[in-house]
Amino acid sequence: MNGLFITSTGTEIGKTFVTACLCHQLIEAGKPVDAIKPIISGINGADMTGTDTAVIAESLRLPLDAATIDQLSPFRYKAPLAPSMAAALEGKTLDYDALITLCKGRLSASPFTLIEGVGGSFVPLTHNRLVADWISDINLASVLVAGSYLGTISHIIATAEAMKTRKLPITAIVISETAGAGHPDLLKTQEQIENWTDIPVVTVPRIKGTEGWKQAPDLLAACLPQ
Ligand SMILES: Nc1ncnc2c1ncn2[C@@H]1O[C@H](COP(=O)(O)OP(=O)(O)OP(=O)(O)O)[C@@H](O)[C@H]1O
Ligand SMILES: C[C@H](N)[C@H](N)CCCCCC(=O)O
Ligand SMILES: [Mg+2]
Repeated sequence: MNGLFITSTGTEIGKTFVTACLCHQLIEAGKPVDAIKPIISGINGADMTGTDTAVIAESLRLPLDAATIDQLSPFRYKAPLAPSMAAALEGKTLDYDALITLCKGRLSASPFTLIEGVGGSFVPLTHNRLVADWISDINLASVLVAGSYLGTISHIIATAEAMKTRKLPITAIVISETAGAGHPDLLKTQEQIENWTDIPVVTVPRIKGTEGWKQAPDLLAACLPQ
């Protein structure tokens, strides 16, 4: 396995957080890692501060300059929508073949590459391609990131079953604690998922601060099975 696809049950769930955790932990362990977030929507103007691209660049210890931005996130759209919709608002269609060529090139150029998706596993990229097609066409195993909010159990099982139907392997499910009080217990949610799937499950508590991804528990053992 020379890489992993970081997908999720929805948007604003923790994919970038987990991608940054994995980059940080691999670098700290002295292992090579590259990472990209090829498609990003909700980008207004040239200032990429605070975006997924910025977080991933920082976790890779790269400067957030024009070259890094183009390398990490070449497909950028203004509207904070599914890529199919955001591109259409700009009179464009995402070039799916170029996306696949880019990902295969990055995977063959590095010993280990993380690719963050966009939204959840079944978000439309074009009128006839979903994130799930993208994962299949680059032949990567996935890490499935989920939240701990009320409702997540059904979202996780539904996504895992739909990915299984498409023969998309998942190495681990990472439940990243959702912000806010009143959510179900993280570890009890983990137990439910372990009961209903045969996929390893790890949890990440909500970590305060702007660089919480540096303090997360070890994810390498679960996400990168030897
Ligand atoms: N365990 C956690 N501890 C602290 N903050 C977290 C944790 N998980 C996620 N976050 C924060 O929650 C917010 C949403 O997470 P993130 O940006 O990783 O979601 P995403 O799935 O990548 O969203 P998108 O679909 O937009 O790419 C971010 O501010 C992120 O730093
Ligand atoms: C703007 C957001 N953070 C993501 N970049 C795009 C999420 C698209 C989700 C579409 C959907 O599932 O309805
Ligand atoms: Mg993200």
